[in-house]
Amino acid sequence: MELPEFAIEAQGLVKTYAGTKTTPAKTALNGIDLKIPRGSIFGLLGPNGAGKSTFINILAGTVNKTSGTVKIWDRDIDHRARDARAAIGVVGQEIAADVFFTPRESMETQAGLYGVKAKDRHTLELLTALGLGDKADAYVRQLSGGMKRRLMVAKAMVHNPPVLILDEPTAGVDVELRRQLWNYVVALNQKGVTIVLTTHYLEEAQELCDTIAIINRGEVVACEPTSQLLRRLDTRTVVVTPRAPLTAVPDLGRFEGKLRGNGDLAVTFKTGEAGVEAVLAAVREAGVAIKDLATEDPDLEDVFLSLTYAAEGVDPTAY
Ligand SMILES: Nc1ncnc2c1ncn2[C@@H]1O[C@H](COP(=O)(O)OP(=O)(O)OP(=O)(O)O)[C@@H](O)[C@H]1O
Repeated sequence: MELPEFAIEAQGLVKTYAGTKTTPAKTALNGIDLKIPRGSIFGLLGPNGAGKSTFINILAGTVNKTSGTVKIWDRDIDHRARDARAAIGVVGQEIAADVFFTPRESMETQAGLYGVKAKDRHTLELLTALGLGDKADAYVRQLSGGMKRRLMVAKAMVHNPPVLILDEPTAGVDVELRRQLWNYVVALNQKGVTIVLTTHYLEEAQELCDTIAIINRGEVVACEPTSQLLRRLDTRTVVVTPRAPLTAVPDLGRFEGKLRGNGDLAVTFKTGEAGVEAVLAAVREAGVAIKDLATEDPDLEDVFLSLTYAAEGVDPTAY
């Protein structure tokens, strides 16, 4: 069987939530085009309210799109809804656990819902992979929040889908458990499962995801390999603390300086075009006596801010 090039393809995807008597209609997705390569760990980033959950809920089938097309594993969600849904496992944002079941029962029920035959079920294997093997027969209400979340991941995998979608999976999960969860996700990916996740932990996205899309106000503002996204900001910033407070930004010739709130002078330059030495020379030449200095490298947070604010026409350094 030929495998699709893209695990998920969305084209011109629009979602407008209907208004009520007191609230106006809200366009949460405003024409999203996204191609998620098969085999990737794909990060969906964006500020609160950007539309990430709406996108995921459309894939999961819990929200109806307004227009546009979506294919999951090459199956159109309008024309082959059942097949499309069979290709994904979705772990939602809310902890949804049935407190009257044990994890084993909960998994078996889920497998039943997906029509997985008894001989094809791997309940204990999945629970063990998520560190819940010894809790298989405990009541779900006795599990910690982190355990419940891992149970949700195990449940999402009962039908062995080729695509696993995680909406803010580590919100409220402590560092140790987060690591465990990611180890499992990476291991799944190495077995060929495409992973799509939304996260607010930008560092985590940077570390885990090979491709990142940034959504802001229902639009994709960037979608590229993580390394390329980081290269977009091939900049460094030299932060100079002057001996005497500056009242205005000095003329630094080809460099542009900005005054920070604490009186430091920050000079950002392209690493391909200049070096720290050249910046310092310009600062000295401008008559600024240097008391202290530091350098800052950009991280995804900077890329994220500059792209999302650029889309709004706001200078990110103004914040
Ligand atoms: N059922 C709904 N009815 C009306 N508006 C909604 C509904 N669900 C979401 N919205 C609005 O749509 C926009 C996008 O919401 P969405 O939850 O998709 O964003 P998000 O990027 O997932 O945010 P978060 O990171 O906070 O989860 C927001 O303005 C939100 O208020």
